[in-house]
Amino acid sequence: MDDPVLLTGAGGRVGQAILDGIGEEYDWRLLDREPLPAAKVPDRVTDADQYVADITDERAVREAVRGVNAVIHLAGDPRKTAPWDSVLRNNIDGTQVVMRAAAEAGVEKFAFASSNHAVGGYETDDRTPDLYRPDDDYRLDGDELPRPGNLYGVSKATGEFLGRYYHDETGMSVVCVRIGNLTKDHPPREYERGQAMWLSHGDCAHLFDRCLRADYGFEIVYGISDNDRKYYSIDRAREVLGYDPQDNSANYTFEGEPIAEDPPTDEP
Ligand SMILES: NC(=O)C1=CN([C@@H]2O[C@H](COP(=O)(O)OP(=O)(O)OC[C@H]3O[C@@H](n4cnc5c(N)ncnc54)[C@H](O)[C@@H]3O)[C@@H](O)[C@H]2O)C=CC1
Ligand SMILES: O=C1O[C@H](COP(=O)(O)O)[C@@H](O)[C@H](O)[C@H]1O
Repeated sequence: MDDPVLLTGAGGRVGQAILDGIGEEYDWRLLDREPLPAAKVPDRVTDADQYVADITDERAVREAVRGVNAVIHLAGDPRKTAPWDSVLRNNIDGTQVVMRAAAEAGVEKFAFASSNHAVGGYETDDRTPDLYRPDDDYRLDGDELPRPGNLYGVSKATGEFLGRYYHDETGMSVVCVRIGNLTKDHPPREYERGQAMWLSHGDCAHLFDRCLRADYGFEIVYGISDNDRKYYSIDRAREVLGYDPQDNSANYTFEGEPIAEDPPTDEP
């Protein structure tokens, strides 16, 4: 891709997983309200391509999206316990500012970091903990209505609705990725829910790469690795985006240690 890609929330966990994986493949503009230390910035990104700004600052955001072909929007409050004033400002108002600026600037593709918590309410007492286990066949596929389990989830569902609105109003391609649980090197330790929705760093970078390269209109997909334990379908991400995850929490013990492959033997 020749035109720049704007990455908001670049200094955070998801932003760094993306830059670790595909940091050399795009001309990035990085936006975060915190200045990024050099170690978090890919070599080719100049100071001029780094924006220290709050996403609720309309002028700064308009400047950052000018001339950009695609946006990956991650900036926000990621806490499931975040209070209303924070999600209202950072996740709802901030997302509206970034999406509107992108649509008005003629951005072609917009990937929005939604969350498993937009549908946390489906994890009812009668479904859990079976839901988190490999032999349970209950699946959410992205066609279901949001069912948030907390105010953070409400803010993510609202971001999805904003995406729907701006796609319908302006034709901007919008994909909402309901990210599961991103951890580096191994799945969340001793946590069934987390292992069912694990997203490895490599699969995260690949998934957002596909969001930048694929053709779509408006989509909601689940962002998890190809875990044996899962209650989110990744079929839509495979079909529409060409997502081809390589990791699976079943290749690790419950404690998060890799399960050694059987050594090759000489026996026939
Ligand atoms: N880490 C995970 O497993 C998951 C993350 N997500 C979503 O992905 C996104 C990124 O999450 P993480 O990287 O884990 O969070 P993080 O807290 O590590 O990173 C967020 C980044 O955004 C910046 N930021 C926050 N509010 C901002 C604002 N108003 N203006 C400008 N910059 C702002 C922060 O300085 C930080 O660098 C969030 O929207 C989160 O809700 C969704 C599901 C799971
Ligand atoms: O949206 C998010 O979800 C993940 C997983 O949720 P959890 O309740 O199982 O921890 C969370 O780790 C992340 O911080 C959050 O942004």
